[in-house]
Amino acid sequence: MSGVAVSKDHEDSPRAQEDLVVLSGVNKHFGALHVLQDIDLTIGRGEVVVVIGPSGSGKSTLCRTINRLETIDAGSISIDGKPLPAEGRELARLRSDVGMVFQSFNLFAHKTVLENVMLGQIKVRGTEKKAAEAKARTLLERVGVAAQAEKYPAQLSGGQQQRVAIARALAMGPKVMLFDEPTSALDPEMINEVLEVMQQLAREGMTMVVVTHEMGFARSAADRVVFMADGRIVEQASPEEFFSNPRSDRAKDFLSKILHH
Ligand SMILES: Nc1ncnc2c1ncn2[C@@H]1O[C@H](COP(=O)(O)OP(=O)(O)OP(=O)(O)O)[C@@H](O)[C@H]1O
Repeated sequence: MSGVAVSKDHEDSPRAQEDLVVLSGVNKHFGALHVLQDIDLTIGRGEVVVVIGPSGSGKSTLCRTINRLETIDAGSISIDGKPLPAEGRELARLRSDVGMVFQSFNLFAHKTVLENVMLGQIKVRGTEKKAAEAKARTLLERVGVAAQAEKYPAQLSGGQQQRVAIARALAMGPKVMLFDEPTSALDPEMINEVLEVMQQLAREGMTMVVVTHEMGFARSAADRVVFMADGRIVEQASPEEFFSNPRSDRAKDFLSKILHH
């Protein structure tokens, strides 16, 4: 495959031992727009993959295909060895293996923070209320918003709401967490508090796919950077290698633009 550089470092990484998420020959169109083109991507258990690239390159769509919020036209996706079906009950079950955190927090406005984090567990996993509450409180503690448990989302800052959204996604016990520009709707002073929670998850060995414009996070937390342009994975490498020695003209151009901003 021309134009694709796979880092050796990554293959040697002790964190990426076993394939957890495998996309093979994934293609997706929106009408005439070929938004994902022949995507082959394997994410190891415990690996943190940061996806970057110009606006409109297909990063969000890639993220959304991994839990089939978007259908695909061709190719296959499997999680932990199980192929992701296009629809049906099995899909709903497998989806709970994938925690998703979006740009906007999407919390239920009329439920408390605690209820927001409990809900999915009770509905999807059938967890008992008491156990769900205990787990939710532990998770809220972990993301640093335990003191806000009885409040409503609107009473929290954006950074706190996003941390609740992370706790809610974690409550399902996902095997992989997807983050789609989780800090881009936040005021600058709140970005770090969310990135820190993500850093902590990364250190704890959570498998993560993160679409972000936060290059500091990519440098410090990623095991691998995947660079996309025009619906393709143009190159992928360790952050050290990618940021110091991007191979493609597209990546060089992208980096010179964002780093001079
Ligand atoms: N539901 C949709 N229907 C039609 N076109 C879409 C839809 N969702 C995304 N697109 C288009 O697909 C392309 C890829 O979008 P996507 O959001 O995946 O890119 P992105 O790399 O995440 O961009 P950004 O960094 O701006 O969020 C864009 O041209 C976008 O306009």
